[in-house]
Amino acid sequence: MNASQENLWPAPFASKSLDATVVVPGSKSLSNRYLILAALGHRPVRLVGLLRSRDTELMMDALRSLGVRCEIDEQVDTTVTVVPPSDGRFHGGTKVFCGLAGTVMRFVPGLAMFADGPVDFDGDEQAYARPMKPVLDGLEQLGACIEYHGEEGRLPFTITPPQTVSQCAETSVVSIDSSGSSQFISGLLLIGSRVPGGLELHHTGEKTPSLPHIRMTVADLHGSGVRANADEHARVWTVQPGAVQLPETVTVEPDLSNAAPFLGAALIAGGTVRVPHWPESTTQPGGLLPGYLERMGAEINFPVIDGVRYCEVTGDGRVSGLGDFDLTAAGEIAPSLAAILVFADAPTRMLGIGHLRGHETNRLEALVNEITRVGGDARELPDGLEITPVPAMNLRPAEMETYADHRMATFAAMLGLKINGILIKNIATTAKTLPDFANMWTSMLA
Ligand SMILES: O=C(O)C1=C[C@@H](OP(=O)(O)O)[C@@H](O)[C@H](O)C1
Ligand SMILES: C=C(OP(=O)(O)O)C(=O)O
Repeated sequence: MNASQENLWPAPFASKSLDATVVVPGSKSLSNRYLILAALGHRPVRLVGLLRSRDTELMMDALRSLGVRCEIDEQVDTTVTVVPPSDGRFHGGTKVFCGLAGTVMRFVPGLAMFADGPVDFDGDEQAYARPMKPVLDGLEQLGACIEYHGEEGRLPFTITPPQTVSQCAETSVVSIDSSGSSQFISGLLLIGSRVPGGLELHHTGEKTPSLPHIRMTVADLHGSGVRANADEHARVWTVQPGAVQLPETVTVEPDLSNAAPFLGAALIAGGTVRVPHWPESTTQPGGLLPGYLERMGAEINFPVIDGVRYCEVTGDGRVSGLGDFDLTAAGEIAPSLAAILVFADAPTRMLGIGHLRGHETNRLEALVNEITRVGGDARELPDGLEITPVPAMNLRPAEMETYADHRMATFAAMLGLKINGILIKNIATTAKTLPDFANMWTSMLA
């Protein structure tokens, strides 16, 4: 059998330094938040530049089954108009399929609180391993009834909403441990203003991963006219009761985390890669990426050409190891940074990312497996990953596993820039957030 019959994608090798501009589609995190917030409103909202990928299709299908219309523009398929149910009540007696999407499995259950009957939730079998309990405990504290059909605290489950969501004017106080994922907090905050009396959410855990993603949720609530407040030090978030309404048209920023493999390629292969429409300020954790790449030795510029702001990353093929490197804020980009650090001049311990064991796959274990597979040196730490560079001559090509994880696939492609002959299993798994990845990657190298 040849490579294509075995569903193996030959990762292109970088035989010369790069000079490329890569247009990255809309942010997954912003797209799926805007879809939820638009569904909670009372007037239609037009979303421009929406990501069209497996995770956003799953979100739109979930909303449709709850009675929300998501109308795709016939000319531009990244423009989508969301029309909430006319009486604001979601349809119950329905099923939601979450695939492997954290934003669907942790954000849509909140909507089921306001459905007119029970809602069944299921997902990919691999999603059964992802933690769900804190967000569902939170909904239970608000009066929902959760019935687990498999293991307690995991998919699949049914949410039966309270007959009437408590009408008392007192604020509902909810306590959960969100150290396993920031999405538990975000999922509850998104519906907080629909809770009569509002929501006071306490996070009881010691650590708060992906704080920028929680700040993104709060900022998007503000952008929907909701009064929300964060006391991050005390780990308490409050949302005032009131209407949710995004503006008539909302434009989605490019996905800065999905820019990471491309911009990181400039460090690995040398040369320059630019991503246009880089926002001046952003709530995306990917906004931290240029600073991280600079610490690894890249030159970073933000030129404005014909009114468009670019992030431009230039590398000379050398990568600085970072020693102890706290990545609590942006664990999502750990696989991309790990690929760069395999080629560094000194070890790096990426810390604060123990919760990556509950991502699409156990990413810490997967990264150790795949770095070891090509002859590199990595080991799991209780709260992260240590990567120790090895001489380039020790690195060898291999058939890389991707674990149905889009970021493990792009990680393997990054290694392939400098390890000639890497074959990647199931590159199509990048469809979770970047369906055109293989073409984009090949064009970057052309
Ligand atoms: O809220 C979001 O949009 C996300 C939050 C983060 O989740 P964790 O806090 O579980 O890492 C991130 O990794 C994920 O890709 C998207
Ligand atoms: C962790 C991720 O996704 P999810 O939204 O499914 O949690 C990710 O995209 O890196």
